[in-house]
Amino acid sequence: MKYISTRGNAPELTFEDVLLTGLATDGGLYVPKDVPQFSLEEIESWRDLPYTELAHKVIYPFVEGCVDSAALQKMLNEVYSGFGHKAVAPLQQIDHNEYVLELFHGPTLAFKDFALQLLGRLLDYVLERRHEKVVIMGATSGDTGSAAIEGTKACRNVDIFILHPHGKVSEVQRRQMTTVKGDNIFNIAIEGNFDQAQDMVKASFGNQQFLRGERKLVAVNSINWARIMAQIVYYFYSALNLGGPLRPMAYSVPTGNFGDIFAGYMAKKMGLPIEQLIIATNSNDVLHRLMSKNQYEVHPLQHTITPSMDIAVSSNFERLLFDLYDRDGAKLADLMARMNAKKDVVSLDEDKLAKARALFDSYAVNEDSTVTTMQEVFGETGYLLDPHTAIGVKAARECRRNPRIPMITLGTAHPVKFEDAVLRAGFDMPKLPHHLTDLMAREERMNVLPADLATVQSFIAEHTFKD
Ligand SMILES: Cc1ncc(COP(=O)(O)O)c(C=O)c1O
Ligand SMILES: N[C@@H](CCOP(=O)(O)O)C(=O)O
Repeated sequence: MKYISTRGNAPELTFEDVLLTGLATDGGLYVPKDVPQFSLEEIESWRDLPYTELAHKVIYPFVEGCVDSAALQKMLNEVYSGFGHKAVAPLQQIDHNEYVLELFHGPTLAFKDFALQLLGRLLDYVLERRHEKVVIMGATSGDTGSAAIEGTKACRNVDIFILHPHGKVSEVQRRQMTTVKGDNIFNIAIEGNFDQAQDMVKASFGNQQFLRGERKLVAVNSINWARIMAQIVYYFYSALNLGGPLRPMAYSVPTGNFGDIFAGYMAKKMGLPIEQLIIATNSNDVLHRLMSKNQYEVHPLQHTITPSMDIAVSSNFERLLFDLYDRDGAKLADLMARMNAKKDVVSLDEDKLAKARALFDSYAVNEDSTVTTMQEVFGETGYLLDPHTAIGVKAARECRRNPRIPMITLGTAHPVKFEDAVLRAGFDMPKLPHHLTDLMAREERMNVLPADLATVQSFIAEHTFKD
């Protein structure tokens, strides 16, 4: 499998090099040159596979040639046997033909564990073989950070630096990052917002001089293809559990960086019948405004009760645009330059917008409506949604086209991580799971830094080259 950049002007890479990269040298994102295709018969033959074996079927074509088949299966077995539910990604029914796919049974209680637990093992596998050490730099609005730290804390050849917006993640989220012990783990609380953190990460991939040519910079955000690859699996798993691929499914996906829903789009491209994909956003609704009005305009970031989705610029949307623009890298580079300039309102060509609308619906949910949905679903079923998932459920109910098709909302996190929303909706806080019961008493470690690239880069260099 070869990978190409969305901006058409960077070398083709193997999976191994893509894993060890963030952005392509032309500023684009890597995508597979050819998308693996599965027939309905082949997908149907996977119906009774446990999650780990299904994951191997879906993931192996992306890593073939770089990761040995048996080694991949071993990693997958290790990763998903550590999850707190034997089904790994169980479905919870909340109405007739309406489900929540629970993606929060991993160690950090959010969907990020599905990919980041695997990414840590893949890094170990590749770095041991290459005798290399790397520096991970990631930005988080709350969930990626702890999942990345948990996934890589045991990696011998990795120093990890996670930037989160100071005071703008929940207490549980912060503590899940700052209480993990390890000389190779660094939490940076930046005095700014998620987008500033993400911009600093992207700028650092563009110019890595601060690492003196001695270390590679590796991404743990969904700009790293390995993240998307592992997230595709649960679309297949949930569909197979509800009678797919013999009947189509619909998905509603709480969306920020467009990684999780892009994984759904990939599953569809790979052959899984998906009738509807709904982009569900909070009030940081740049994608909904683009889809509904054809106006791409980045508004100032709003701080909401769904902090993980407080993202103004949605990184992975570029991967979709690449396909919409017929994989024409030069055209995309021009479009991205206009979008990233954030000066004028940018519109897509009408035919491209039509393609996007044929693939996706979209809906934006404000805080009051998020809270009301949590209350409604609890009233109907006794099931407490996390607020991000509630956004997905609300969007699913508003946008659903065909009630005969199962509607699956991705349950992206556990409500215990989001006290503000749970209390505002009038519920008692659920208990932290066993492995986190003493979280609030654990000692925290983090450094508060200004949102200034040079300061952050010198902090990273200083702690990377400490001996
Ligand atoms: C709980 C939760 N829900 C939804 C999202 C949005 O996912 P994505 O950024 O892949 O669109 C995130 C963060 O990414 C998250 O942490
Ligand atoms: N919501 C994320 C933000 C980063 O998104 P990613 O999927 O690109 O890592 C978070 O919780 O950190």
